[in-house]
Amino acid sequence: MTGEDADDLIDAAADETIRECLDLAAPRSFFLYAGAGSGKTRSLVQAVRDLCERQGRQLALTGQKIAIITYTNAARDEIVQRLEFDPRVDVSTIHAFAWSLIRGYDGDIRKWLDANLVAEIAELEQKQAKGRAGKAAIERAQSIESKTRRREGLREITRFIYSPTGDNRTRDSLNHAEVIAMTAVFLNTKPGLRRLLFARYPILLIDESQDTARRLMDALLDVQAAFPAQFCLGLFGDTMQRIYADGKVGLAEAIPEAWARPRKAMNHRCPKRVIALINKIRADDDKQDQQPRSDSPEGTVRLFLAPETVANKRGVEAAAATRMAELTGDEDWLPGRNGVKTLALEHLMSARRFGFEHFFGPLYAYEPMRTGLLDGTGRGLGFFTRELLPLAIALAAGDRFAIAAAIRQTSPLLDRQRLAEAGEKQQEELARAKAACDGLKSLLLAENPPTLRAVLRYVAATELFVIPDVLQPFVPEGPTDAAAAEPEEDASTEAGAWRRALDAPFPDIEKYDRYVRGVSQFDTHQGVKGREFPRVMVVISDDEARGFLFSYGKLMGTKDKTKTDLENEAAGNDTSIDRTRRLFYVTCSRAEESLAIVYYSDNPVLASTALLERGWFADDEIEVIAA
Ligand SMILES: Nc1ncnc2c1ncn2[C@@H]1O[C@H](COP(=O)(O)OP(=O)(O)OP(=O)(O)O)[C@@H](O)[C@H]1O
Repeated sequence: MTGEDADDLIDAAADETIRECLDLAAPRSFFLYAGAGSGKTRSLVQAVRDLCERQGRQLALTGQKIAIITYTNAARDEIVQRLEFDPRVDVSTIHAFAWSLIRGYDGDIRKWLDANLVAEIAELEQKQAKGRAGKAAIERAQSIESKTRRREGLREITRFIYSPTGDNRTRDSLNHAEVIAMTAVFLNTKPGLRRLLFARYPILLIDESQDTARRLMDALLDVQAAFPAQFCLGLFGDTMQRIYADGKVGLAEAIPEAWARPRKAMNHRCPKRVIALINKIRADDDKQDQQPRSDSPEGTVRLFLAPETVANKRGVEAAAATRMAELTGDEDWLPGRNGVKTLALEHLMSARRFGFEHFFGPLYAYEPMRTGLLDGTGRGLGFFTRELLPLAIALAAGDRFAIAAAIRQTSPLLDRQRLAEAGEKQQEELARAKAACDGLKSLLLAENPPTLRAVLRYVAATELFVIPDVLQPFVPEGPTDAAAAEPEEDASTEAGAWRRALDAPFPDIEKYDRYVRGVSQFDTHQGVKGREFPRVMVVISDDEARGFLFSYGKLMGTKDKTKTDLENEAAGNDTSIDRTRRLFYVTCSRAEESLAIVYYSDNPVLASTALLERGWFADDEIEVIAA
């Protein structure tokens, strides 16, 4: 950002307050209250840099560190880089941080797991006694059996393991929820662990604290309350951006009086028109108004309404994007330019729009695979994304250097030992590798793209790459094909999920890979927290939102509140309208230049009237796109 004016420094006081709080000799905890784009992450990095400059020597001498907890691995990497890999700072996600505290407490972990499994089994048995026979009963019985088996095996585990980024499916591993729950309990009950926490980290800063697992947040608040002079907790966040059910409701109200509460009022990211809109969205919540930078552009906002029943939604979104290009004069809005970030409510909707649903859908439906599927680490995925895809891209480009690079690393055909053993036949082996690549190229570039199953079989037959265990069953022709499978089994097992996913055409892989790396033009409403993009298209729809605890109709005023909403509202509980408002605030506030909202409504005319009345959009900012 350029053209800084005196007005743009109105938030300097907040940074000064944080600076005063971060003092190893006299620490004071704080809660930074600031809206979207106000530079919370920037304040955090600056404060830590400044502390390291002032008191870094003391940290180095005592071996103590500053801990920073981020919400995602990507955010962690970003902060680590911005702090130039400073060894006096430990940056980690909440899961990695929690595990670093409790790993090695194997006796306590075993005891906790045992008690937890007993409670879970008792609850399931109670449900089983009351429930009717059927699919749910069968699943419950399986669950009781597997939990009982796990409990019986606990004694034999000497060392529990856990990976914050993995699937944790071995017998001795803990799952994500267990690690968080255990850390909270241990912090509450083990004075030694509390002391270890602040002896190691006298200062703990949490980014996106509104979404930090509530039990752990409560435990950390307790430690701070008990040791205010030894342990400084610094919370960065925005309660209006709490979008995960796990975050602590009422975090702002739970902050003790003695804490500092610096505030930031400027939005450095969005143009004026977007800031005016997000201020309006926020007005029904905590009424925190933001102001734009003096050099911020006016920006453009449009709401495109289309009937929910429209058949060609991609067509509607393309028309909206074309119209945005016309309105803003920014050709990067044009479809096909990849310049727009389109935000759907949920991953499957993104997969459908971006065109990799065939591959993604079945694997996503298999619950235990979800985390691995979304971060690209799940079993069997690397075979397609890290081995085959780079080779396919190199083959399509005819780039001999890249082809060699893609197979040199892992292909058994170019294995050093194998080549050495081939002796005089080395040339033959190399010719085999070349023939395998040529064959793959013809297969991939055929008029009809091959299925993943066909590619898998080709790779197995030519030994181009090693087939991972999870995909081995699908190599032989015949009985493992989708048509031969029991539909019942398909939905609920890893093999069933893969069996269907392998029917997908190969081009799905590139789209899936771009999606999980966050470089495609699609993402979910939740997936973009903390990020920013020049052109944003938010796609909302009541139909698609059903079952996700959101309701755009109620937020926009086209649907009545239900009895439960009214009861929740009266009791001061979170309602579906509150949740939707926060999600809408997060998505709209990602826009750096222009923002299009495409709203599929049951009643576009009513939606238009209701929104005009609310004053969120001007008359000429609402356009109806016919089917
Ligand atoms: N003081 C500043 N001067 C200039 N640019 C700034 C300043 N503070 C933040 N920015 C820029 O504004 C944008 C938003 O900053 P940042 O992502 O840190 O905000 P945030 O409060 O974490 O946002 P959010 O809560 O919406 O994720 C970034 O592009 C950042 O570089």
